[in-house]
Amino acid sequence: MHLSVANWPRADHFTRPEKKERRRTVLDRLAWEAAGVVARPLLERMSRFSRVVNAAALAGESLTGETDEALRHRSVNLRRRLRVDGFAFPLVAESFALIREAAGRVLGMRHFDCQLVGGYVILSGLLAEMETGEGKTLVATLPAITAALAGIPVHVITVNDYLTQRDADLMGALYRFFGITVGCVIHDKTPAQRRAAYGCDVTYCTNKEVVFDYLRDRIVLGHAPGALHLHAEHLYNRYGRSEQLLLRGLHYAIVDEVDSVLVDEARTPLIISRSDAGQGEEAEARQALALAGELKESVHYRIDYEVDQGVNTITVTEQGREAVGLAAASMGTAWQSPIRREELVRKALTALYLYRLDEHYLVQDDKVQIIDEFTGRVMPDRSWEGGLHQLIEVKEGCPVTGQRETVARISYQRFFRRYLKLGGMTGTAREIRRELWAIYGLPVVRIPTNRPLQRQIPPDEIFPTLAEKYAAVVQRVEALYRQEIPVLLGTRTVAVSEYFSGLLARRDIPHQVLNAKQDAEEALIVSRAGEPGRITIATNMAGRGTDIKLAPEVARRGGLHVLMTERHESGRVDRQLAGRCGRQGDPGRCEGFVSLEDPLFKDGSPGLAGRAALLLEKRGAGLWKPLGKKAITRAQRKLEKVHAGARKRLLRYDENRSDTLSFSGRSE
Ligand SMILES: Nc1ncnc2c1ncn2[C@@H]1O[C@H](COP(=O)(O)OP(=O)(O)OP(=O)(O)O)[C@@H](O)[C@H]1O
Repeated sequence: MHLSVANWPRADHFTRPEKKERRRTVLDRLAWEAAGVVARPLLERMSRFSRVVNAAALAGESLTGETDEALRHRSVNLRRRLRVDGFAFPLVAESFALIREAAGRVLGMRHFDCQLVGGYVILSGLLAEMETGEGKTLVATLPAITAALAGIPVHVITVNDYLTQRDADLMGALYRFFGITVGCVIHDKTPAQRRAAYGCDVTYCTNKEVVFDYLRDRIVLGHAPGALHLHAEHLYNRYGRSEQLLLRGLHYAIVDEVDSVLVDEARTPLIISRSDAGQGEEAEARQALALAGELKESVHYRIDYEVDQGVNTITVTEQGREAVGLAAASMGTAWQSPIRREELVRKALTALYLYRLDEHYLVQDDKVQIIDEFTGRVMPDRSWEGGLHQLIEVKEGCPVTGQRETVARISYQRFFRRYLKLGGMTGTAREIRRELWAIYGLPVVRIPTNRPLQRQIPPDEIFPTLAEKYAAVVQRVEALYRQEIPVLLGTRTVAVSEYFSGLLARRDIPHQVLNAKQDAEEALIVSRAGEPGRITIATNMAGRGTDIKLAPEVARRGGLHVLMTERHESGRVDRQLAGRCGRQGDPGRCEGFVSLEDPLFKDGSPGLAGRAALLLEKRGAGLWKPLGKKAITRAQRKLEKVHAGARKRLLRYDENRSDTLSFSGRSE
């Protein structure tokens, strides 16, 4: 059945509408991808959407002289017509004109023409690629308000709590102008607050929270999620399961930073687990770590870069197996099975050498807290599976928590495909267009900028060693500080951000640090980062979405300078960081610093790093300039391919697993 606004399902806790999943065969997938070759360019044509500009301008002509009350009255009338006629073009143009007029009055910002086009793309169920800083927060209000007026519940989804709360606060007044209720779901909300927020017309939430809430609902529902069953329960028992459910179905999602949510983060499934107490694993973990600490790399174990999976893995060698076997003879029963003891030692080696403090996790209040590699933020209450978390707790001398057993899991791919309507936006989608089409059926429309871009990006500076690179970065910060130009110094890990902080402190350069350990003052730090001479060191936390407002005199000095101290695994992430400067046509500059000892070259292209080092040695750094960009692009492409493969495998696994579970009578 084609889903139009007129036959849109009711939003309630009994039926919780969502798109039914259809299992795709290999042939289906191939046919879909082939269709995309022809269909995508047609669907992505700008002219289909740019007509909204003139239509909205025409519809808006008479609005400027009207009172607020008259505008509201118009919206009530529009509400009725949208519910009958759906998103017919004249109604959409009228709605956008109204929203633009109200935004000018309430927020002091009228949507630019290009923002109207972006809004129409998203409302049409496509992705809008708009340059960083083009005002996507404001763009989202166009489809969100139009859909909410039509009676469709909307989830505006973004990547972290800070942006979610910020966007809900900034845009709240505009929604309220039209009598639209707005909720916000972030980590510290209680179940009752979440249920209330999802009950609003528009809900701002993070990708993780909404997926976990969905899984929590699945757990509450257990084996009998039917609407009739829930209605009966509700009639006989006022506190039945429907009263505990959080979501009212998956209706319309507007996903911000869509490449991060739908693609990058889709490499890891979301899992809810419960403590599986009473397994004397602590003693086992201690023994495994002690034993692993005695083993020697290259003799007893190897660390290999697993090209297929894009991760480092540990392999215990024959000699390693013998050594472990000998030591195990005098240990408990768990150590007597050769397979089990090898697995224990392999995990212990992984905990010791592949998971690093202040890069993958930090220790806070005697607890191991995982750092989200995409957002640079701590993920409270999350843990690694299969005993790894307990091993790291022992390694760091923290109290050991119980192992956990999976209760519910889902991948982002399968979750987002369940929305009845999906749209989104980002500054960086072009490289992953094919994947977005293949997995989600979403075409990407590139929207031109409002004003010409003034961001300067000179070629990277290249250094043979990390030490030389760090010295050059500090020198550059000092020079910019003397000229009173604000600097955003981007680092990949907490450890490196702290290292730079130490180097700057030694030179008496005042600075502020924004990382997973120091996130309490995030809004304050960001609000000051555009002041003259302000130096801000930040991890990925400030890599996406962060909007640094420039002091007036800063624009005259060339705007904010971003210093990228390391290239990321994906060129998109680099572009996002560069996009913190030169926003809305402002001046700005992003300078990259690369060393041949950077992890990108180790993981992405070790051979390349070796060859480049040789060239540098022989001919000097001059030769790097023409070759360097190519080398980085190649290494990043290689890693992107590896990650795309990992996502594909996860999706297949998830789909197959779901088939098996449905057979055994469970839905997830
Ligand atoms: N129509 C407008 N009029 C005036 N200012 C605007 C308008 N739209 C956006 N802005 C301003 O532009 C800046 C950037 O907006 P925003 O942070 O929403 O951009 P973005 O596209 O989401 O950026 P990113 O890609 O980094 O997430 C903000 O300071 C915002 O106030």
